[in-house]
Amino acid sequence: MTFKKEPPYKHGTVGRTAVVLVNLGTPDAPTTSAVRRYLREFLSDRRVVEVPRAVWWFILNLIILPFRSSQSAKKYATIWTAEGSPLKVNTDAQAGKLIGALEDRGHQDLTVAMAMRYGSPSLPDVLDKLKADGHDRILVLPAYPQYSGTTTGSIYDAVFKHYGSVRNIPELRFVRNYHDDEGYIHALRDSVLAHWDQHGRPEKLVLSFHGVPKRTLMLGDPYHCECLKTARLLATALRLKPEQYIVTFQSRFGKAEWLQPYTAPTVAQLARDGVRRIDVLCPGFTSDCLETLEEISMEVRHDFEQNGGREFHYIPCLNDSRKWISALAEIAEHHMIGWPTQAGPSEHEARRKDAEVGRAAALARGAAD
Ligand SMILES: C=CC1=C(C)c2cc3[nH]c(cc4nc(cc5[nH]c(cc1n2)c(C)c5CCC(=O)O)C(CCC(=O)O)=C4C)c(C)c3C=C
Ligand SMILES: [Fe+2]
Ligand SMILES: [Fe+2]
Repeated sequence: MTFKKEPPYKHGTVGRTAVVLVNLGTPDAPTTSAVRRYLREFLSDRRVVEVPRAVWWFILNLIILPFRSSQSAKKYATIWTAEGSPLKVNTDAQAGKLIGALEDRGHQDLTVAMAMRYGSPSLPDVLDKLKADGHDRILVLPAYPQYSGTTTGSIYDAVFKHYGSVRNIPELRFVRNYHDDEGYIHALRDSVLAHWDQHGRPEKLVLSFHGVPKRTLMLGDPYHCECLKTARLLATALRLKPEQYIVTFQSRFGKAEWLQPYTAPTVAQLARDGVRRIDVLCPGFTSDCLETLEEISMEVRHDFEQNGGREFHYIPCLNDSRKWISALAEIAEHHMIGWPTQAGPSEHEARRKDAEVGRAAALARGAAD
């Protein structure tokens, strides 16, 4: 095992703190080749697809990549913006505002970076850069409120793997989930209420979460339970009766059973049952992306209208809304307790030197005893 080269350790080096906001990742362009590259990396992750590797290699390379890459590229093209993929644009904006919110809370000596689990900017590149810039405390903050082995677990894997080849590893902390965080729930509530103030209320609010294979629930993944808890807390915050909302799961991939009920057929059935207006919110996605802007706001909207539904409202994700950024700052702050993020570097140095003098004096006293 060889470790990456790093400069010799210098006495008195003052470490810095960084928060890394990590999202799933997205292709670099809405083209078949870029989507293929992205899907290859994403779908080769054994956290995402739990099929024996040799079997999966054939399915991925002979069936999925040749067909899905071009289909997905067409979908990405419908949501692409002048600045790039919405997922990256939104996550970037969140990171940019998070640093401001943390500074406002007194954390002046802090860096906030954004990274992607798949694609760019890659997590290893961002972690390398933070190390090169002198950060020795890293808080990993996944962009997923609900823990799933397929998402949060995979980010943990990538961080552990990265530091497996580093000699001088920073102090690491990880946010695991915030599905029941008060700030997160209130940010969701306020976003729904703002929509209703402007557009009136629906007959039913559909809370659509990204799905996962059902067997992961049976095998101990808490994701399903955390989604249901988020939904329950949000419904309570909105004072909704059980018949006024429904929880569904979207984006099923492959033939196996995923968490049910599935979003698209449920929405079609609601329309056939005579529900005239639904609003759809995707609380598990903190940034708008392909799965919300195309799958929900285009495909599922179409399904609802084709089946007789009259009014379909898509309520956008939290993105970089003020309330959400301030909740995110609070979540980060909570996980950095005890880390020196408030003083300027010169004060750090003074504190560290004081501590060193104190330790030396204590050692000298010990030697004299
Ligand atoms: C293959 C299985 C998949 C699992 C399991 C899965 C879980 C999962 N995904 C998200 C969040 C996002 N997924 C996104 C896109 C996406 N997801 C899958 C497959 C699985 N996801 C694929 C193949 C794709 C790519 C698009 C496509 O070809 O359909 C995205 C959007 C990315 C973007 O670029 O906009 C997000 C976000 C969660 C939260 C989750 C489990 C909890
Ligand atoms: Fe996904
Ligand atoms: Fe999808």
